[in-house]
Amino acid sequence: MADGFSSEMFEDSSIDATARVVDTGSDADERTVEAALRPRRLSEFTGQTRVCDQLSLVLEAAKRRGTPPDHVLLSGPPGLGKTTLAMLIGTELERPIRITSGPAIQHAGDLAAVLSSLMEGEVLFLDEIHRMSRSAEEMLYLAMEDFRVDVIVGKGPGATAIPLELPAFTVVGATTRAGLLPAPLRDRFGFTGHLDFYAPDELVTILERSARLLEVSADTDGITEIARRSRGTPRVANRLLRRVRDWAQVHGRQVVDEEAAHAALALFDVDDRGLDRLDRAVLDSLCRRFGGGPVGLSTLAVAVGEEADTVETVAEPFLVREGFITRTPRGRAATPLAWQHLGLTPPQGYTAQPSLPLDTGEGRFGA
Ligand SMILES: Nc1ncnc2c1ncn2[C@@H]1O[C@H](COP(=O)(O)OP(=O)(O)OP(=O)(O)O)[C@@H](O)[C@H]1O
Repeated sequence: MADGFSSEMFEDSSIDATARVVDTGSDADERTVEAALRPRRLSEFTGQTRVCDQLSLVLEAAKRRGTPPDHVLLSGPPGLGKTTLAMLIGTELERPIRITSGPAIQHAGDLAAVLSSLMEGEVLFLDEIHRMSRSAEEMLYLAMEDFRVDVIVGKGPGATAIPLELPAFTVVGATTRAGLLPAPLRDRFGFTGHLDFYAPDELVTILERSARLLEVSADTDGITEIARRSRGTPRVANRLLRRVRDWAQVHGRQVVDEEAAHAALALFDVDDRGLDRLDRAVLDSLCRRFGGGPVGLSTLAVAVGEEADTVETVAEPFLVREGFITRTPRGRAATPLAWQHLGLTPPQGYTAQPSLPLDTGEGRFGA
């Protein structure tokens, strides 16, 4: 098998037909499969051409100077390759990478422990960086700027700050919510790359590679159908490929073809436009319960029984991008396409509302 992977590495967890086929995949088996499917070099990374070209330049220039590159912030919806790119930064720089996440760093002391053990030139990957505590954020942006932290010893009036020099390092932050980062932290990133949804032909390339690694035989029509219905997201594409493979296996088919894709995706509630159960629940609530909106995010989230954050970061970006909903100053609103997709007729005189931009944090270059 390619890259020396064993077949056990690719075995999925059992399938729960009610589970969201596109959710962010938190169980251990899913993570193992995801890790195995990650590209190993920047040149193997499909799509996001502009971000990859810019990043390559930043990394190459730093290598030639013999200094760590500027700090990098990667933003975008879940499953588009932020973690993968972060790993590739370490590989391309040939430097070790330390991995932690915002939720794991709740106190400045947690961060001080990580920072003080970094080696010269090491890459520190901070996933979900927007979820760090305020005190840790403040420590981080000072460390990013001056490669120094002030360790506070003692409490109250007797407390003293002991400065601790750090070796030069590079922070790679990943976030689905760039807009939540405080400006002083955001500005410490010398390079910001926003990842966008993938085109179907890019997903075809990704799926062909995944099928090879998983030793799944799949024909062009089968792969194309999965790519078309993967919400522009490699994680979803890889996951749907595994579900279609399961269907083909159980039904005694040798090949993942278009028929297998249709049958499996119908079973897992992925519709013709790639919308899944949550996507359709959002549209359904907006149209049937709220007359097309606008309705506030938290009200909408309660109506579909999900966390507001999940609706905002997982469902909404794709629905906005595909023209099903708009974000207005008064909340989320359905477009005529949403009504049409659900087979409903909008109320008389119903018009689409112009959308506010999504929270991409795009186009920012730190000072
Ligand atoms: N451009 C790509 N080419 C090939 N595979 C990709 C690409 N982007 C993502 N993938 C695959 O999709 C899966 C999810 O990617 P990754 O974990 O990097 O996403 P993410 O943006 O970090 O998601 P999250 O925000 O949930 O952490 C991985 O298995 C990865 O290998």
